[in-house]
Amino acid sequence: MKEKNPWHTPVTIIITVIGVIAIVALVTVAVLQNRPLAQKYKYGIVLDAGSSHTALYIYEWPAEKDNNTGRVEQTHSCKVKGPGISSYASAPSRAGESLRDCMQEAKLRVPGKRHLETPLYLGATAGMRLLNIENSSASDVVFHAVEEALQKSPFSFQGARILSGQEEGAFGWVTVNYLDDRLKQGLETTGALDLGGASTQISFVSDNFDGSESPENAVAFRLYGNDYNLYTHSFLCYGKDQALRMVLAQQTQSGPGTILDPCFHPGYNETKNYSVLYDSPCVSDRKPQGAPATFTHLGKGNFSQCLDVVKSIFNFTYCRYSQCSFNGVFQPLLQGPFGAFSAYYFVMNFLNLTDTSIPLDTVRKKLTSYCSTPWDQIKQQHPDVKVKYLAEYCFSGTYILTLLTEGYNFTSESYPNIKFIKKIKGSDAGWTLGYMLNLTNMIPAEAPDSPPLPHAGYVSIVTVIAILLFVLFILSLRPLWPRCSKQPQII
Ligand SMILES: O=P(O)(O)OP(=O)(O)OP(=O)(O)OC[C@H]1O[C@@H](n2cnc3c(O)ncnc32)[C@H](O)[C@@H]1O
Ligand SMILES: [Ca+2]
Repeated sequence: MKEKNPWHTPVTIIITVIGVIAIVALVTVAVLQNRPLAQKYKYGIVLDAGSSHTALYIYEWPAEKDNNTGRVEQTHSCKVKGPGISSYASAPSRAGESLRDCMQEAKLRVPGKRHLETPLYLGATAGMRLLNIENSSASDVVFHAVEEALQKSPFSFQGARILSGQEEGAFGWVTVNYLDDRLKQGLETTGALDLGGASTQISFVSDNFDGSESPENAVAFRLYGNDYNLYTHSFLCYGKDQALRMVLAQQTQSGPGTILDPCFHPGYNETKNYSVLYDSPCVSDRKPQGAPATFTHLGKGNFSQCLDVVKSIFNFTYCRYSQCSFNGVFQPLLQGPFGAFSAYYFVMNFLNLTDTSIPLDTVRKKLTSYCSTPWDQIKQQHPDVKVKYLAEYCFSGTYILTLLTEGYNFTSESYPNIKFIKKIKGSDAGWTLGYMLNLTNMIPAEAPDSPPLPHAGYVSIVTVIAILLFVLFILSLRPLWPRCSKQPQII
């Protein structure tokens, strides 16, 4: 007679089937319950109301990971047509209207069902700081007009305000280091150099700076469990447009009818208005008395003379601290890598000078040759570049070099630590992202707890444990197993 296999008894078959079903059910529940959900995003909008123009930035991050770092990205940017809002002091309603097209774009880019919960911020920088100094009621009226326009948007408008220079510098630093993932990982940070139209900022962490020597330059942060003592300073009037005004003011002190400017190309010839040139608190107190209405601005194209006149807008003679950058402003020893953005990038990129391994002497030689190139030839070579920018690159390049080396004390050794950048991982370098991260509390002071296991690890462990339990269960039923059918034979 054929012997019956003990595993083929009804009891063991039922146990096995139930066991397999239980394992499959357990693993399925584990997988489904912990499956990464289809991504839903949240949005935030920041309007950067700069001195030269306004730009709108849309940021997006996974909805369920608000404060879990490194995930906020810029999805869209829109450049507002026309000048910065501070230029609308005499026609404020147009400041509000100017934002319409970009706000319309934002409505299309942010999913409709998220509109109501999407925060919208407007931050103004040095253009409005200057207007506020010059005529505070005019700046109030401009703010009122833009607020009125933004309140009509479907987004959750959180207000319009002027950022302090300190905030502008510090948030630029946060942006750069957040995008580089340096904060979360507690890595050495990157300094931030921002050159705007009306002000310029320098921000970095230096070991020999604790804020005690110059508290007004100190910003303390605790981010992801790390403490940072940031040094930051904003130089009002040292953005490239206001610096150019100061350089022109330097050359028109006596109210001449013509100036021969070494920072403009030979053959450059424009008639400019004295009252327009001096219409800024950066130069208004120097307006020459009895000057004619206009002056003829002629180019001479001489880099070394341009350096001299640019240097003359900096004061290097007094310093009541252990060390200074310029104008008596404290600055600790430069430390670490630096990211230089906005006009630093626009200008150095145009001049093919973003490679900082090029020795400073070569940079000077290139500028010497560029500045001396006739204006006609420059225009011919760059028919697509805005003439205003084109006319000013010689000045701007000279100014940047002077600001970095004479102003901030970068040397041949430390100059290669600077990287001229526009974007980091698809997001623009600038203060806006840092500003939004701060206002939405998206960077926690302490390091967030991360799940102990990744999803795949979790599923594998649940599966293995389930199988082990099943085997253990089967083994525990051993006493019930049918006896071996092979009986000892009795002879
Ligand atoms: O920070 P503030 O001082 O308020 O000014 P802003 O925010 O308007 O300043 P930007 O960084 O946008 O621009 C800095 C300067 O660079 C100029 N600029 C913008 N695009 C440029 C380009 O392609 N080439 C040269 N200059 C450019 C612009 O007109 C400003 O004078
Ligand atoms: Ca700016």
